[in-house]
Amino acid sequence: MFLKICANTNLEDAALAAELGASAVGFVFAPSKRIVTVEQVAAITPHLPATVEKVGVFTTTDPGEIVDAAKRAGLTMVQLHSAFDPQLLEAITTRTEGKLTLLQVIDVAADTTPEELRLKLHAALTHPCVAAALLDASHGGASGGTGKTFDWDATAALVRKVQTQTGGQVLIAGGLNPHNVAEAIHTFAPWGVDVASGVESSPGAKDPVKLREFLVNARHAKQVRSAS
Ligand SMILES: O=C(O)c1ccccc1NCC(=O)[C@H](O)[C@H](O)COP(=O)(O)O
Repeated sequence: MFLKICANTNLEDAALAAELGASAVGFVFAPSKRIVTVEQVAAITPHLPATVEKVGVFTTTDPGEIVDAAKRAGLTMVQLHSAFDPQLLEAITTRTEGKLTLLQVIDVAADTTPEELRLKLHAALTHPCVAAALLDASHGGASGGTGKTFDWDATAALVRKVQTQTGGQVLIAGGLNPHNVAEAIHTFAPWGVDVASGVESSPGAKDPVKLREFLVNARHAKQVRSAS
């Protein structure tokens, strides 16, 4: 199970997430209560284990800006919160010679139809530049760090089906916390999960107790699922 702890703003939080077994730590370069600068992240990433992915979250669609920030900040992955755009994906891949792993976000809103979601998910998961698709909740036009879930009941069967059909990797995000992460894993059987606000004490500050509980519960859920 790929466990991503997003929206870190300082070394202490990112290092604790890594120590507690996170697969990836994220940094938000998009407009947010948790926004960080390239310089801040460049001072954090050298102190993190090489085995932990360092993910930059972007809403910009300028490939030059993304690649430059990734190089300077020491990122290993980029999470694109902009709409699926093969040209953008290919431009980043070409400029980094495929060395930067790309996660494509797919927003799920109340008015997203099953067919819309199926098409978007299928397109992302079958694009050669996309390592994984991240399903996140969108509410009132806002997405990312909302702390809200999307409609799991309406989407779970479809998401499981497209994962199986494509063999692609899906991350579930949006409103996860220590209490519902196991249910999310049972519901979607995803490749990974991602959380920001559900393990915070205040925006931009992680709560060590919630963080530990989230990671323990996610790992336990995986064990139960594999054994069944
Ligand atoms: O976290 C933010 O503030 C944010 C703002 C704008 C774009 C993306 C953002 N976060 C990206 C993430 O990967 C979050 O982990 C994901 O959206 C889930 O957030 P949450 O619902 O708070 O767990």
